[in-house]
Amino acid sequence: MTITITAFERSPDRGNGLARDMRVRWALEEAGLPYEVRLVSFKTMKEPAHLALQPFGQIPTYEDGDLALFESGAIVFHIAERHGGLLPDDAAARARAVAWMFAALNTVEPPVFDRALARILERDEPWYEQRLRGLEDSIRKRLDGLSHRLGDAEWLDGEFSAGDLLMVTVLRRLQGSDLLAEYPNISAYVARGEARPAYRRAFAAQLAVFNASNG
Ligand SMILES: N[C@@H](CCC(=O)N[C@@H](CSCc1ccc([N+](=O)[O-])cc1)C(=O)NCC(=O)O)C(=O)O
Repeated sequence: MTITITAFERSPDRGNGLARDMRVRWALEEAGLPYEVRLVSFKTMKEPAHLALQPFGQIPTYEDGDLALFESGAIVFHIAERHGGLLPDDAAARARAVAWMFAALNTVEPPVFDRALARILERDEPWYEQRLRGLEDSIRKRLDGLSHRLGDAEWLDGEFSAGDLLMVTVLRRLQGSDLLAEYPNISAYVARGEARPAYRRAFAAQLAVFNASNG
């Protein structure tokens, strides 16, 4: 059966690979799995057929035969459980890699995403500067812990895993801010993720969609 995912028809991230289909594309490429992409408009995402796949009217979704999944972290985990290259075989190492998946989405991403949203939606509020400082302090607390744990290691816990994949996609949202530059080892870690051939294939594929929509 063909795997089909959904992605933005016209990505607001302008081909920068920040929309969450990118992490699913990357996981599929790491696993060497071919996939189709159904491009959806914002309007289509709120219609019954898409809501049946994604109750919050968002992308990405994942379909493979009778299975329909939503939630990018769960989709990455589903791919990683069934195919090599994303989770270790050793049970303890696998459990730690899954912990890093949760850490990426539950501990690091919330303040990072809140900052991104604030910069888009709250810039004109009188309290914006103070809120931004607070969000960036929260992010620094997370990056302090991550930087200390990562040290000079190549990946978070031995071999590259789905935990690194999710963490790198979360940290990329800080690119362009000074925050990542304050942590040279984290900046180098993100660059290592972006240098992976699977990442580059996934990035090129989502960029091609943006370029075609902007043609
Ligand atoms: N928790 C869900 C969240 C999915 C989600 O946030 N989807 C967003 C796109 S990725 C989030 C995103 C959006 C835009 C940018 N950007 O840079 O422009 C980056 C990331 C979406 O469909 N939004 C449309 C809607 O909610 O109506 C998951 O991980 O799958």
